[in-house]
Amino acid sequence: MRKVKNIETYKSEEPAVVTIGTFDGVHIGHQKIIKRLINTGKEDGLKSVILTFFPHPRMVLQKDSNIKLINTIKERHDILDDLGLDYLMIKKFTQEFSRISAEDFVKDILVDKINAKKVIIGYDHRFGRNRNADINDLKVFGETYGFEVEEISAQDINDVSVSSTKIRKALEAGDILKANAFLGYNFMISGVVTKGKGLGKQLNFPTANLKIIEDYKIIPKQGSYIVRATVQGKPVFGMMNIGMNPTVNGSNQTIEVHFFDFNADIYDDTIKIEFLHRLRDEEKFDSIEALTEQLKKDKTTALDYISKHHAE
Ligand SMILES: Cc1cc2nc3c(=O)[nH]c(=O)nc-3n(C[C@H](O)[C@H](O)[C@H](O)COP(=O)(O)O)c2cc1C
Ligand SMILES: Nc1ncnc2c1ncn2[C@@H]1O[C@H](COP(=O)(O)OP(=O)(O)O)[C@@H](O)[C@H]1O
Repeated sequence: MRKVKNIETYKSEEPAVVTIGTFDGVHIGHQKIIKRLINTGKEDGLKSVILTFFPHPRMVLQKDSNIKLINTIKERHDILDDLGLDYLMIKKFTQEFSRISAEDFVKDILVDKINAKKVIIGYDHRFGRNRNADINDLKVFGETYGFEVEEISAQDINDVSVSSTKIRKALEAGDILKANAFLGYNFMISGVVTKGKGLGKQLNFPTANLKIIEDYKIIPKQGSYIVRATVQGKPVFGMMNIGMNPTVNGSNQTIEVHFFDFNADIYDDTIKIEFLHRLRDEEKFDSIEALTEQLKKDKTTALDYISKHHAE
């Protein structure tokens, strides 16, 4: 898959089939549309293209909305790449861009830059300044500028009763199983391993502290989770805690993972953690010993779950 970050200076010679959207999560509903896009491309000899906007329009137009996204732009890129898309075009979303008319958007971007011959779009898609154009307007523009419009019907969309909002709510409630079922893959977070207080090793539970760079990334509900990752090229399972570490009177939220059967210094590594299951809420224990006892129990619960659900 090719990524085009600077659409301003881009011009495609190859005819394309395009869909437009944020696709946050790239969930099973999105995947259905993307597969249709890719198949149409193959059948009609067109490059499959997703035109997406970044930052998210709501980050730009309602600066205080504090929107959290299921995927970082990098994660979204990797998932789309795996699906077999030809091009991911990222249009920088700005105040200025939000004011361009629907027709200028169609002509300048869809036609002149992307060379669209077909546009696949949801029946309720709206676009252009104040979102004032709809699919019927797009069909009229198609006649003028020489592209076809294929509509994704309400039924097609409602058949998959999944939405990015439902997934965000499930994550905020700690319901990983529901989020993963809607996503069609395991929810993940990526970050850099940083130094903590060095207490983990003393407890015999070293924990890699994860720092997440993207402030817009959604973090699931605080608590403990069973996780999986690839660390230094090796698949590993582990248990993660997201919380305030009340037992040691912590003052900031930390995200920490203890990996099973693993022993290496991974400071400064970037790791991607997949969530498999929620273990429990975070608790304040009376002593470090009581916390360690609980961690031992968590490990037993996690290993039992892993052997039942993820046996090799
Ligand atoms: C699976 C898991 C569950 C945890 N649960 C709790 C908890 O319920 N309460 C708590 O205060 N700390 C909990 N911790 C966090 C420990 O307090 C933390 O790992 C310890 O303070 C080490 O911190 P350090 O990495 O800064 O040395 C948990 C850690 C892990 C890996
Ligand atoms: N099984 C393991 N799981 C997680 N980290 C480990 C493991 N074994 C070694 N480490 C290393 O130890 C560090 C965590 O040790 P810890 O004493 O908790 O220190 P810190 O407080 O700096 O996180 C990790 O960042 C990693 O580099």
